[in-house]
Amino acid sequence: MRTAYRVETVRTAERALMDRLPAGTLMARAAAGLAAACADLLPSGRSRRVVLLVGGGDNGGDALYAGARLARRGVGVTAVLLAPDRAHPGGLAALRAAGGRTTTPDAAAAALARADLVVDGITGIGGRGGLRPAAAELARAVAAAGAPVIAVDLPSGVDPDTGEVHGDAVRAALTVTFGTHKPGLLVDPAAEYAGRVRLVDIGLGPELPPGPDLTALEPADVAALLPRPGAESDKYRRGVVGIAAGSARYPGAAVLAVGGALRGGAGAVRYAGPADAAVIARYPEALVSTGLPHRAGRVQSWVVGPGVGDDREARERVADVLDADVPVLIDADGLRGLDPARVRARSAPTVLTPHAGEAAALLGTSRPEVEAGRLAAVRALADRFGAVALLKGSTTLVADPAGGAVRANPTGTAWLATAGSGDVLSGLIGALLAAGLTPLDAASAGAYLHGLAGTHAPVPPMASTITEALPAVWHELLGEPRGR
Ligand SMILES: NC(=O)C1=CN([C@@H]2O[C@H](COP(=O)(O)OP(=O)(O)OC[C@H]3O[C@@H](n4cnc5c(N)ncnc54)[C@H](O)[C@@H]3O)[C@@H](O)[C@H]2O)[C@@H](O)CC1
Ligand SMILES: [K+]
Repeated sequence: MRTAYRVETVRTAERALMDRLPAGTLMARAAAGLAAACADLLPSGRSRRVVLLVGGGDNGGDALYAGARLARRGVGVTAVLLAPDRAHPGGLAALRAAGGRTTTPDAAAAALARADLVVDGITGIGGRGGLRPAAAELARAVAAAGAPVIAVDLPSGVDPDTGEVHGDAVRAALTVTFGTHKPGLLVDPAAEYAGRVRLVDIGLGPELPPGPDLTALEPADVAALLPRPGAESDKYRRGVVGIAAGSARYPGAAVLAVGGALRGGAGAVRYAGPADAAVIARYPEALVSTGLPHRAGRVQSWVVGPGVGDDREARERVADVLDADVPVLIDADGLRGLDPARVRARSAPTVLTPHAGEAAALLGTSRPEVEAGRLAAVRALADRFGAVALLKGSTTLVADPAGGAVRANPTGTAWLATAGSGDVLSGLIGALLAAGLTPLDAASAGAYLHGLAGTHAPVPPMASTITEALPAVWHELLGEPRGR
């Protein structure tokens, strides 16, 4: 599991560690890791030029010490000093002693035009708010120059704690971060600016508290969560999912959600609703009925909402499912006008899976506001509804109403934004809920599988090819040969 901590926690841990170590040790460790990453990215052979962008804090200090290491190996290093009088004195002396040069921002464009690599040390965890004008101008000059950028700790201009980006920020190919991930590195829009992220161990681990602010599942975590049928399993033990999706007008949503549930490993899928004929034609495995969901027979979870429409009949179906004493996932049309008090009053857990537009409607805010502040939005949803909230989008986030770390989904591709893709996800999570995973685990493992299937499906993927890609994803994660 990748873990990320907020700035406040990182600072406390760093202070505790620094108290036990000789002065400068942490920065030396950080600079060594940073210089190694730079060396990996630099072309070999010919004369190589690196430009350091150096702010007035320790982030700039890291860049200067790393630059000194590179200069000692024969790399041409030029440091652009944003605040020459505040540049880290030790780092500056080290760079100069190693033969590195310094210059001012007005000469930055010329230096950047010849750079093979740019090291962004303008701001790290000390950066707050949008970049100030001189720094913002430098960020624009870097973008115009086009050389690859390594960000020190964080891309300058992104908010370390929230992943928000206000105005200009540096866009990096790689971010070398120290001690622990910061939430902003795993949450869009900031995550997109960070590029690949490399974590350098500076010995901070033992000082960090057990509860991170954000986590991201890794393949082994997902494999450990996925239900595997045992010798004693029957369809009820593996989990029966109820699907109340689709309508005469939108039968496809029913078919896609049922497919997601079947490929989510459900023991059986019961479909309740008017799209019964379309469902059975595509999936003879499904048990179909046309009455209200509670008449469909025993299930261990319900999925309600995709393609149900918003007429009286649809509202009846949603209300009927909300009465069920099993975990319920609510998506799409089911989220329309959803009453927080009704969800809070449920006897079993609820999972909500809105995209940014639906989340905005549920929170009474705007879609751009949700997209700019995804972490705050997903926490607010979980809080308001007393439900696990999964906010779909460029970074899918899952928050638990009990608090704790928000999970950021590391898999997926922009191609997943295709009609019906969310219906597949809802069925998939429904199956994991029926198998007995906690709502947080079901939602985050489901998002992981769905994202991976989206990258496995032939380009351009369609919702049904995402479903078809799921078996290969299960095999990959479980590491078991097909058919075992
Ligand atoms: N504290 C430690 O133990 C360690 C810190 N390290 C480095 O130190 C960094 C934190 O250093 P600092 O606390 O000095 O903070 P930073 O260097 O991240 O930021 C402070 C500097 O940025 C400027 N600044 C802040 N907001 C700005 C804005 N919006 N626009 C333009 N400039 C802005 C400030 O005026 C100041 O000069 C970490 O990110 C990491 O790179 C590493 O050396 C590892 C060890
Ligand atoms: K930086």
